[in-house]
Amino acid sequence: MKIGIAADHGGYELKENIHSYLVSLGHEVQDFGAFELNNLDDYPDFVVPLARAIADQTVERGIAVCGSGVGASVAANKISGVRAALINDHFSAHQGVEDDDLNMLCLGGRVTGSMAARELITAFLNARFTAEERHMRRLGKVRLLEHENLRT
Ligand SMILES: O=P(O)(O)OC[C@H]1O[C@@H](O)[C@H](O)[C@@H]1O
Repeated sequence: MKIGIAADHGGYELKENIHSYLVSLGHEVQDFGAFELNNLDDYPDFVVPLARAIADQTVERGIAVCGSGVGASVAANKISGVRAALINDHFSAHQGVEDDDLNMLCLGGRVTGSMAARELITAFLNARFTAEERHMRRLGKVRLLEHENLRT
């Protein structure tokens, strides 16, 4: 799978660890930065380019890390076609994909350790959207909101 990753300073160290893990699993990884630790950098500068790549389908899934994962998910969800969530538990890591077609996993570099992050990532990447009718219906309503936002 082609996977994009991004982080600010709060997630930089975990992103580097995740990068190695994804490569070891045989995935193709596109890193959207940060490429060095700079405590003054801003998560939208890295997370939004990753989100745009997901929306453009140049990467299949994304993993974004900031200090808590909150800022990353807030920024990513501004991009139409991106369904990002801060995930801290195994159930949500796969159920978010199966039911809600989650395409960006957000993690907190100051919250989640590297081994726990790897387990969450494995659950996220192994999961597939079920496309059951009720989920399609709900996502259709979400997509209408994206179109509404384009008009404003
Ligand atoms: O290092 P500082 O700037 O205090 O905090 C940055 C973090 O605070 C939140 O916006 C994000 O989680 C970001 O990673």
